[in-house]
Amino acid sequence: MEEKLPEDLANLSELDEKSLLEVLTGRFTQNLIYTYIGDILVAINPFKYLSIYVKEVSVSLKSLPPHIFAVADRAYQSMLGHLATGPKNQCIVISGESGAGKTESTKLLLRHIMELCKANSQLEQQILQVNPLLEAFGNAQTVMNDNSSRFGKYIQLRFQNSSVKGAKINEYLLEKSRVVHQDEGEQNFHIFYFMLAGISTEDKEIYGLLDPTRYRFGKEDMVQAWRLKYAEVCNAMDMVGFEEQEKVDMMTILAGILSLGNIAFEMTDSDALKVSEASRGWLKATAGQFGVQEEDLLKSLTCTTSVTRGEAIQRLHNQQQAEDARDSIAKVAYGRVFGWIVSKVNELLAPKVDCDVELNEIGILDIFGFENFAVNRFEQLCINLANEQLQYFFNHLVSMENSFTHARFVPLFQDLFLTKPIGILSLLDEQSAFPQATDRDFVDKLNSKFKTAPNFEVVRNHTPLFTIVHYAGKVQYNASGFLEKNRDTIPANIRELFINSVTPLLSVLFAATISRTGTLMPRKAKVYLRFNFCLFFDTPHSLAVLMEKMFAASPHFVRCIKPNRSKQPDQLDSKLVMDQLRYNGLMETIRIRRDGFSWRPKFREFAERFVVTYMLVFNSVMSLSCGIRVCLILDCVSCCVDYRARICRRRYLALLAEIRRQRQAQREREEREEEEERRRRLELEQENRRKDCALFTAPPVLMALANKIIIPLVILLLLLVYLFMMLQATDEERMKEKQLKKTNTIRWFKEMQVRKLTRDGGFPSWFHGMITRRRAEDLLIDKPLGCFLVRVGQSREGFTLTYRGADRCRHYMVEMQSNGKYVILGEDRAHSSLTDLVQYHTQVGIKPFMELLTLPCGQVSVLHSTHSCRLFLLPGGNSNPESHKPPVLKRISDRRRRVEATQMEHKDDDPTGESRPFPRLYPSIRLAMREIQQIQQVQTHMHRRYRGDM
Ligand SMILES: Nc1ncnc2c1ncn2[C@@H]1O[C@H](COP(=O)(O)OP(=O)(O)OP(=O)(O)O)[C@@H](O)[C@H]1O
Repeated sequence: MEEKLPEDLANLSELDEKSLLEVLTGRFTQNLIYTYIGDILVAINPFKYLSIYVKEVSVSLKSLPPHIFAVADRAYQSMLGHLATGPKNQCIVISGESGAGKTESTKLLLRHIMELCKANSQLEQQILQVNPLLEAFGNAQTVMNDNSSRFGKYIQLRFQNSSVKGAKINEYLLEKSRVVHQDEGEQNFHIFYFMLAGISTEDKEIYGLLDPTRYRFGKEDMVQAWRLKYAEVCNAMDMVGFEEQEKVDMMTILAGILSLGNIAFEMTDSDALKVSEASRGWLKATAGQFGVQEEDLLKSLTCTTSVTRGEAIQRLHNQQQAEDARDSIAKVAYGRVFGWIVSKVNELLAPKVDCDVELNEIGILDIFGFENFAVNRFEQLCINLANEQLQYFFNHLVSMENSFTHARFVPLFQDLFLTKPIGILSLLDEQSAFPQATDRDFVDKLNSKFKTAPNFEVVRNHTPLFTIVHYAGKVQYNASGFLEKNRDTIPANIRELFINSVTPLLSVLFAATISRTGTLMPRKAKVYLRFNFCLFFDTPHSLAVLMEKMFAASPHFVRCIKPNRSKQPDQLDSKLVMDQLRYNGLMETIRIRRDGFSWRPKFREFAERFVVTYMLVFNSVMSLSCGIRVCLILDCVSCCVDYRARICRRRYLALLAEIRRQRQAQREREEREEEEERRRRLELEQENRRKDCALFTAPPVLMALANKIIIPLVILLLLLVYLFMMLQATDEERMKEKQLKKTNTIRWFKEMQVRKLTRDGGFPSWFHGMITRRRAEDLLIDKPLGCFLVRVGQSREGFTLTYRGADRCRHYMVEMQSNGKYVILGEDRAHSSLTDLVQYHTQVGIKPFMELLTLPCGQVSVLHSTHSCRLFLLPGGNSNPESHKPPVLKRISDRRRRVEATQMEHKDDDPTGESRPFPRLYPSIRLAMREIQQIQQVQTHMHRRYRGDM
């Protein structure tokens, strides 16, 4: 039999590293990957599938043993005020090194919270779809993790009472440099691979994309899995609400980034710079994909234009500068696409409630883990600083519980990084402001300022190196490129070029400014766009603001631990685990949790919540056992005597929650009694009034007649008349309202749906127009299982899919999203048309019963379509609703208009009549692709001849 190991490390009788490791290892071998330290959850990555996340677990285990769902449950219940405290914002902080399982934990938390607040709305599905979308654009394969998040995120879920009303994502520090450079064993962002693998041959031609192996920015081979991932990303964009045209524009920009990476430069004999012969086609392709003129693009790559005293001065680039310009365009374009996706998601998922409605919040912070590679660059410094700040937050909260430990946690980042004007970040900004300053100068400055600082070590080397002793260990940084990365500026000529692109999204992205958190702000930019280090950490919108938010909320911590470096299941490297426990401050935490208390309310909060409650429910407390009463009284007394000492342990919290529950029950009992009393008094009064009437002195026979027959009769008559009139009025109103809704739905259907649904002037056999629910059920009653029909809703703009189930008919609501996609409510898949939706569910069952559509219930009329269907057809059978126009641009240049006119011509050629959005590419793109392929064919031919194959 398996040994029963403690679930909470704070309960260990022997506390040393050995026993701690023994418990964790023992639990890990029993597949118990979660363990508590008080209310902190330690999660060891199993690197294998475990059946502990199935729906039954999340539903059945209310008070879960250590589990990620238990954290979600606690945060949710606390947010609602169902636990010890009143309703309050919550935040869940997930930390750990790269590959420890933070992103997976975030997904599980989100999933479970959505499960808890199930309101059967599409919003939950949309929120869940945000993750695959962000992962595709913000994650990449690294040596540490095949799906490593290359950005940090803080997801805010907003609730009104128990149901979710919206969500907001804050993204931090996307590692843009990955677009142009990947170290050995690493890859570019997933989306490039997904796109190249998943895009159809026809679309490849449209976007000007070639075989994946042709690109410098994405050098890996494609696999089948990426094709599926691409479909998943497209579906996520549809589900969240992206417009088709926006998707197309975005893909065009990604194609442009890929082509841009292939432009190479060379020096001519006369020492001038030119684009290499082999990559001239790529220059043309890039210009076509970005929707800019080839000459303008070339100019912006090969020289910088600056204006001095009204005079434009051109400075020619050398080869290195031209390559830097190329890479910086790619990085900025990608960074902005990512920022745009996030702001678009935020716009689509913003709560649609009155602004005076107060919303509660659960925030989930998933931020990159501490990193220490062979070469650590600017990005690692940013990441490690963020971790340093998080650790400070954690230490601060933990040390609050034990004043003795407070002094042990030195806020390194505050002293070394943030001090003004001599913190590392200030010095970096100061040096970045000097155009002539070099990375070496920056490191020299650091060496002279911090040579005696305890957390800084000088490195004597010809490369600009320096070492910082972080809470998690020593990290040596290579400062090459620090200044350039910190400047992160776009020269004015490049910005101008892209603002005038024919791709509206590109001009929006380059016209926008970047907020200090890195968020895209769609407004006029200054000449130079800056997003630098100090801005990030210094301003009211920075990570520091995030910290403020977190300090104001009730925190929950999940500490993820990586069991081994080889990402293997069932292997636990004790040293690696111990190191993580140590630098996470977990050893210290266990000690504190054992000795102290885990909940630290403010005195006022405590007094309001419990002391007062205690006084009020003194009577009910008397029914509790003597021991408990003593504990409570001691608590209250100590609370008044020493506020610091009154902080409640969990068992007290449970007890106090029990008292609150009893108090609530008592209040309800009292209210019931009051209500009873009021009713009794009312009855008594009525009785008395009746008696008074009886005392009225009229002739007894007349009185009896009036009392018993005439008056009741008249009252009855009046009542009947009144009722009749009322019924008629409400009936009329209801009829009018119903009719109005019906008319609106018919108009909606005629204007927006007919064209999409009809083929050759007729409707599909399963479509029955606007019939009632009853009629739909009658039609299906004698049909076999799986038979189905689709009807138009009578009171809402949407469809209903009626399905012949095993026991009865089921009605699934089909919603049309604002981007024109069709979704069955609660499903996680969006479809371009109703026909696609039906087709899809002939293969994939509809949740929750996984019902497959097998047989369409045909229309009964001889004319193939029922009366209700014909009602919708436009005269002549030819529906000609106004075609869907591409988004109107604010600043459409003449050039862009010409391009759009050509595209409109294309649309008219489309035999299906569907207005499919087109990328706004120059026709030259085809020429460019041909040119590239020809050059490559020549090269291959020569290569073969050289090898003697021919
Ligand atoms: N609970 C889990 N069950 C099964 N496998 C898991 C679990 N958590 C993590 N993994 C595995 O570990 C891998 C790495 O996890 P994850 O991407 O969540 O790490 P991370 O801490 O977010 O890393 P990074 O900081 O690099 O983004 C996952 O791709 C998955 O294969």
